[in-house]
Amino acid sequence: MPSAWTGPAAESAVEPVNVNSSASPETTVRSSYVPPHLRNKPQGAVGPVDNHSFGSGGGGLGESRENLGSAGVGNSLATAGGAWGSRSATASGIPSSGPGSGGRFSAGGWNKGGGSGDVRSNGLRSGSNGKSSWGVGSDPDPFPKEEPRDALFDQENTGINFDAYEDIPVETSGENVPPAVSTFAEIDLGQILNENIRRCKYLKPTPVQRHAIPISLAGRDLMACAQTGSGKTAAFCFPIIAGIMRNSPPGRPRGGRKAFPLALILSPTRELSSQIHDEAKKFSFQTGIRVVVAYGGAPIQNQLRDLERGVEILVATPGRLVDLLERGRISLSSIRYLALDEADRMLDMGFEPQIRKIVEQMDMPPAGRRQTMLFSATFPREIQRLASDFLGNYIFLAVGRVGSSTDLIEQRVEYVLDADKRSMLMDLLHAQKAQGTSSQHQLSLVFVETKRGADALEDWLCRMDFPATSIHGDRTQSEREHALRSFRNGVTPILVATDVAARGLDIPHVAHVVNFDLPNDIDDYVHRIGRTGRAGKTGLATAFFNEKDSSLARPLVELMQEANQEVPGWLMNFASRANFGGGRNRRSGGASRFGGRDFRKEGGRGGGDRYSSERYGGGYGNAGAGVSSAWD
Ligand SMILES: Nc1ncnc2c1ncn2[C@@H]1O[C@H](COP(=O)(O)OP(=O)(O)OP(=O)(O)O)[C@@H](O)[C@H]1O
Repeated sequence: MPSAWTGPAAESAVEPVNVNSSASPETTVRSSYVPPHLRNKPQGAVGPVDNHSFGSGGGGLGESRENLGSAGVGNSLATAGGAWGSRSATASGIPSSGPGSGGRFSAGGWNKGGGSGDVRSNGLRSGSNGKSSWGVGSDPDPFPKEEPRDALFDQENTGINFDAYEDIPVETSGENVPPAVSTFAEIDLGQILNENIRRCKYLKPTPVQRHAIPISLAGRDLMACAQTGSGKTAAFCFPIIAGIMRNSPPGRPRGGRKAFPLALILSPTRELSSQIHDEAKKFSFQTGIRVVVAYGGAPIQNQLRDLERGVEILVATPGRLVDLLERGRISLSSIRYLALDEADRMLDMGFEPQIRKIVEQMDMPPAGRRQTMLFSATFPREIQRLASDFLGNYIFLAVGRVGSSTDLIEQRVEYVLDADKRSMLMDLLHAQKAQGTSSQHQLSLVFVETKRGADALEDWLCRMDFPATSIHGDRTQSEREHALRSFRNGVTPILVATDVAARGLDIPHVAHVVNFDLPNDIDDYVHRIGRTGRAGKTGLATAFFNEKDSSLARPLVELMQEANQEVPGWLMNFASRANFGGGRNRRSGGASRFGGRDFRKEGGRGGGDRYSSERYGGGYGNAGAGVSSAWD
């Protein structure tokens, strides 16, 4: 049975194919073949020359760019067989809509992937005497079944290279900063939460957790900037859960038509809200705390019923939350904890009005009478300034270098003309496949700029027998969920995505992120590559760069240098030629190298610059110009 890797696509590794373009016929002898993406290299280009043998494919991605939208995600933990093993391809396994399908490959034959996100309704021993005042024991078990729990969490959390985090620079600023901790045992999180942390196989806190948890437990407001994949979700969930457990108010309204959550966690996409919901349910298992999620694209009646059963922690996207507030089904008057994940995205130009409405114009207690926590991997200075409106006397925490997961992600940049991008991608996917083993699925996430571009590339990959699917903002929620599930469990180990998948998604085994089209904004690049190299694991990110990306050259070079990456000479040339007079990618630090430092400390150029020799930060100047809301 032909496999994707031994069928036509693989054959092209020996005999170049001419796909959708006018690939020249001289590409028949492997040893003398000059791959198309190298033929037009600019003078001075010194990128590595591979002995590729693919014909070129048409680019054809000229549509309007897609802004960050929303997407529903099934977040079941999945097990999968060999994603790169033999398979039987079918182009009709999954129903499609629009020009590209929601997934072209059926599970049959490709691998034995299958989500295992079912919940158990019993079977865990309780966290003993840490019983909450409103009762425990009825929560469904959020930990996946099938495998013994320890084995499953070993699978996800072994191999975490915590040593990689040991010498990550960390800086805090603000008054009376509570000291960091080294172990979970040093923090008074309560017995049940500690037991759930053990169940999650979190052996010790990540750097952001070491600092952020004691700060939040001390009741302080916090603006935290820490690398992608470094455990920020737990960093804000643990103090919220511990705080509610400690101070649960007796007689809190429950069971009526109006819900009175104690904590609100806002995130920009459905998929991220869904993921945070799943995580928060694990952390609060058997605490008696109810975690409810509300986002658009899902039936509101179900969410209303869920809210009526009571809610302590509400995870929501802003659009659906405003809807629920306007229907009078939620009151924010009891909110004691407000967390904004991907806070810079939440407060950028397109989305800030909704956040202001929720935080300032409804019945939420003001700053000072609630605790506010803002988290992101990137924090441009102007967004910090905006965000300070929502905070009391807060602490600023910066962990790690600018935005990325430091050296854990190997970043490569290739000079590739648009017309050659497909053949280059094919090379990379074959290389990826060659490195994988049949027992281990290696996922590749390919970012493109437009929805039509995503459709077109998925379509082409499928025609070339690559097991690909795609996700973007024009897909229905069920299509998105299906695509992500299929990617997560390795049935279609290649996902073509727009920026809907750029932030927050925590998908194990994403080995390679390809920026087929580079984003306009270096912050978006940081978040995109952060889908690999998570939780101390290593990853690879490859970007296709050409003249159209010139404005990104300089911040990209700076980012790569700060992460100890090898920067190609031709990219340095682009960077030195780039007009950098205040365009979109001007770093918010201005003359300073570090845009993510506490803007309160910046008293002018060079003045009192205690950060000047530090390496971390986490943001470049861009407030999301041109972003329009695609929220739920
Ligand atoms: N202390 C810990 N020990 C082991 N694994 C952890 C720990 N904390 C978090 N993780 C795991 O690390 C992964 C990344 O965590 P998380 O998704 O919270 O990262 P993040 O910082 O929010 O990333 P992003 O910026 O991309 O949203 C998750 O799979 C999570 O379960």
